[in-house]
Amino acid sequence: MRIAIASDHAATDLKAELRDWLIEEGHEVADLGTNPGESVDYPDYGYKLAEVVAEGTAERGIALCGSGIGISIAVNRNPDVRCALVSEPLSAALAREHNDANVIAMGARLTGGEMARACVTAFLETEFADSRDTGGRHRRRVDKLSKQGS
Ligand SMILES: O=C(CO)[C@H](O)[C@H](O)[C@H](O)COP(=O)(O)O
Repeated sequence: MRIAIASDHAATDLKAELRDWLIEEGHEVADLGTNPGESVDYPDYGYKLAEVVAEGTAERGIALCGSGIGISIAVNRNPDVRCALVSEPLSAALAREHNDANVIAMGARLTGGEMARACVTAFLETEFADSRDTGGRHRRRVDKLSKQGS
């Protein structure tokens, strides 16, 4: 899968860990920064990641900052992207199954590497429930999100 990953300065170590692991797993990973060494502003990286996912260059995105909160807010400013802030795999799976999330956000100061990998695995492996017999309710709700944002 084509995956974009971005972080502020608080999450460069977790970003590198997830990036290297995803490449080992056979994914195509675009690392949008930041690199270690300087304090940066999470909106700059959240907006860049959202743009890459919205235009389809990446199918999924992973957004990281200290808590995951700031960058998730930034990503969700883009109406074509649905970003879920997660800290355990069930939420990551539900974000896909019910919300068709195309980005997850996590906080490197709160979530360890092993838990972050479990979240990413659930995020990548779970399908949107639109493809099953749900009477279309999840699709209807997700479509309403797009309308409100545009
Ligand atoms: O946006 C955040 C909090 O909502 C992130 O955790 C940031 O990474 C954090 O604010 C950065 O803080 P710092 O003191 O500048 O390292």
